[in-house]
Amino acid sequence: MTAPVDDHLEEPAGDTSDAPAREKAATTRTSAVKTVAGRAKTSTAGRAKPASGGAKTAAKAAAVKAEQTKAGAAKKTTARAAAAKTAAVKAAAAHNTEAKSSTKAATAKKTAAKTSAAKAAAPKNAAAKASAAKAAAPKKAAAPKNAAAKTAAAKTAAAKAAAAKGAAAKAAAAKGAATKAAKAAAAKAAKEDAARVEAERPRVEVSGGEDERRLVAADDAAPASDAVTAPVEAEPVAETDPTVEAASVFEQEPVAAVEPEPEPEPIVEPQPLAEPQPVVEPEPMSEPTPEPAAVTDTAAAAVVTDLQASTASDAIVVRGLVKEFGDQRAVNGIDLTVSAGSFYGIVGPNGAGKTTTLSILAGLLRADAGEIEICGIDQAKDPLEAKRVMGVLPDRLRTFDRLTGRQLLHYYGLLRGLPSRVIEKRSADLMRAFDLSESMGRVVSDYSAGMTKKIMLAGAMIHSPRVLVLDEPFESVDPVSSAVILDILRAYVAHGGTVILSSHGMDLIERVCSRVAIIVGGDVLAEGTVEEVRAGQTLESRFVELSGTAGEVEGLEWLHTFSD
Ligand SMILES: Nc1ncnc2c1ncn2[C@@H]1O[C@H](COP(=O)(O)OP(=O)(O)OP(=O)(O)O)[C@@H](O)[C@H]1O
Repeated sequence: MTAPVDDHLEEPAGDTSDAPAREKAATTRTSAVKTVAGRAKTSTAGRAKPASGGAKTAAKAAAVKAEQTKAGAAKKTTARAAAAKTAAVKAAAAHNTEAKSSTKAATAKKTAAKTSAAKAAAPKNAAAKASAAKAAAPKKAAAPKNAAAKTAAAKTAAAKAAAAKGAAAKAAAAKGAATKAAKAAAAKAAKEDAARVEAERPRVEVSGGEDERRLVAADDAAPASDAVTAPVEAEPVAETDPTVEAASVFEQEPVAAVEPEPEPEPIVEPQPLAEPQPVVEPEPMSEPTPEPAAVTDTAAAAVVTDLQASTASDAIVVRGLVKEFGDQRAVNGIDLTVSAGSFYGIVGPNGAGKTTTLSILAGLLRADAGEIEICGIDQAKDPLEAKRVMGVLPDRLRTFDRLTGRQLLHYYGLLRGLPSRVIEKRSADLMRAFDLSESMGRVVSDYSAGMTKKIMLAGAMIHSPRVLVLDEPFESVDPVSSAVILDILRAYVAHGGTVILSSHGMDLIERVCSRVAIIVGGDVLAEGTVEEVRAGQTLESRFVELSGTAGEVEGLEWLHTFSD
């Protein structure tokens, strides 16, 4: 999986984690200011719209009165009268009450010259209140359109004109002061919030290199869009469990990136071969959810795609494969042929060249010589296409282990071009099959070796590849999970999939593989059906016979002396 992972990591943007925090804070402050401004506008519009001529002027007058009411305690009496007449004034009064109740009201008073706008903008925690007021105020202000007009129409035109003129001047002055004060307050609050959000931002860093950190930087950037639309709700994020939060963040971000238009379901199934019929995805979302009790069969059926359509008789063909590491010749001209729809096992002592061979097959290592075909695709000529048809479980379990299991699977699915809905469905199936459902929200670095093996195996399967290249898939895996994995692989092979795996478990190889190769010192010493290779012995006996690497047990007498 190394290569495709690296490919993908070129895409995420650089570290923008600071920017969204500031943007969020600024948006929050701006939202507060807008709330107040909007409220003033609503009050005015509520009166002006239904009126014409005198009534319109009267509406303005009423609006101004409302502003005056909000602006100063000296106008309280007038404000009360206006509030009694118009619902818009009620809204303003309600806002005043809220603003006063704020713990930051004192600061607002100093900087905003007692204007309601400044009161709303200055309080550091006014975002939530402003949001609530924003929701409430329009409702209150919208209703009194007619009431305001009627009230105003009852007055004489001259009185209205005079009142409007005077009030307009006051309102303009008040508005200017309010705007200025509000901006200053908002800027200050934004600065403070940016610092606070940055301090509280959950750290979800990935160890292991710059590329991995870039991945997480992209994840961190995800909340930015949320903050723009829902700045108030974004606040509690920093107080939640970073792991859990990271999961949700991750879930949201790729959906937005990959499926900008959620309606059409662009199932981008890998179509590795031109000639065979395409992989048929059996309506993943409509599949019945398997019961946990019947996990083995149903889960296997759920994650295995019917590959009978494959027409390639040989899924893997290797000719004259050579790989040297300095003076060490790890692979010495190996030939292998693996039929489609078969289980092929590679066994050999430590250092025999199994991992090197499988790594070259998977496209993770470049051979010094030799030819490889995967499902008829020349790996040298079309390496990406060859990789596309494979799922790989590499030997060393290096992965993005700071992601949760759910995130990791989602990431694997995205790398393979799967739509988010399909990924979610398959992830759930795989996690259930591998008994990892309870651990989906935990970071992979906290997994045991066996759990890590299983999550990576799930990742290798998620795109229902034609070929699975598995390096020691059962190592560290408990017997129950091994049995489940075996069932899944058997069903996969029965439906036309091909598995090539290495293992030190001779019993297992003997039970499940149709063909086996014994590799020693980079050479294939025996190859054929299991019956042919074991030649009347157990596979283990034959292995020991061919490998001839019985360790020297003499000379270790000192171990029995217990020197403490
Ligand atoms: N990156 C490397 N650099 C140098 N030598 C290497 C490298 N990778 C493998 N080798 C050598 O190549 C030989 C084959 O190693 P490989 O990992 O393929 O063996 P293996 O059969 O998978 O062993 P094991 O069963 O222990 O996993 C060994 O001698 C090993 O030391």
